[in-house]
Amino acid sequence: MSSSELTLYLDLLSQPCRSVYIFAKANRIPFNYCKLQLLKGEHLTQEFGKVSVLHKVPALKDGNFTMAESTAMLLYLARKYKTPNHWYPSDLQKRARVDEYLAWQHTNTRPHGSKVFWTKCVSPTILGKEVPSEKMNAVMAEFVTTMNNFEEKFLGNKPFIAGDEISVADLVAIVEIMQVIASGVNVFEERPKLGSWKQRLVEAVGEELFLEAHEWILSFSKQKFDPPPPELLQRLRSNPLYNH
Ligand SMILES: N[C@@H](CCC(=O)N[C@@H](CS)C(=O)NCC(=O)O)C(=O)O
Repeated sequence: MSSSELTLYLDLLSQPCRSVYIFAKANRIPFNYCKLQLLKGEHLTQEFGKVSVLHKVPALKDGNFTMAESTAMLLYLARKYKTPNHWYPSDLQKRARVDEYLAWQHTNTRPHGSKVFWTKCVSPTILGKEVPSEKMNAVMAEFVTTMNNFEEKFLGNKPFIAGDEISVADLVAIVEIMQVIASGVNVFEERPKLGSWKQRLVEAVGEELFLEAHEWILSFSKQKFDPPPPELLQRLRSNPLYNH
């Protein structure tokens, strides 16, 4: 660990953790990296509750200041470390494009991508509960609609969401899409525009960093997992996605 004041609590299994991790690393922001393993219930301890009463990752601690919510964290880090302007552009309308995507994704890419991961990975692998095919088809249909809207409305014919350069919106989008890739769905097949955007994004942050951040999630289907501890099991079962 470095002696930085900034600590990030992350599990790279988690999409929002990866966006914060990639952003911090790509911008050479020094931070203490506190790795928590969600699947071992390490986020449910009293100690972590002092950092995040929500018991969710990512969590950020900067001196005595703590915060949750990845999209707010990205903006906090961009402002605090005065990262290059393109990440959160000062231009009114470019910034509005970033804000627009960050607002939309909470009820679109985020839940619909997560549902694919839940139905194809979490439910069968961690909870031993296969998802009925009608439910799976409905989840996939929602995700396809989300990707159609993403391509048409947010990407259009631009290199990135805000225009010519990468912004935090692109990072927030790609980490959710990669979760679906990790679920065994080839999202980029038959979506060349989306595939080219991903390629530009990988080049912008650096391939090594992108792969490092996604290594764990992309190997999910090959992993063997211990049964979740009781407290975690209870929490997973109380997730609305469980009752399918
Ligand atoms: N909206 C939050 C979502 C945070 C979140 O849902 N984190 C998940 C991992 S992706 C988590 O910590 N889940 C553990 C739990 O709820 O038990 C953000 O963007 O930071």
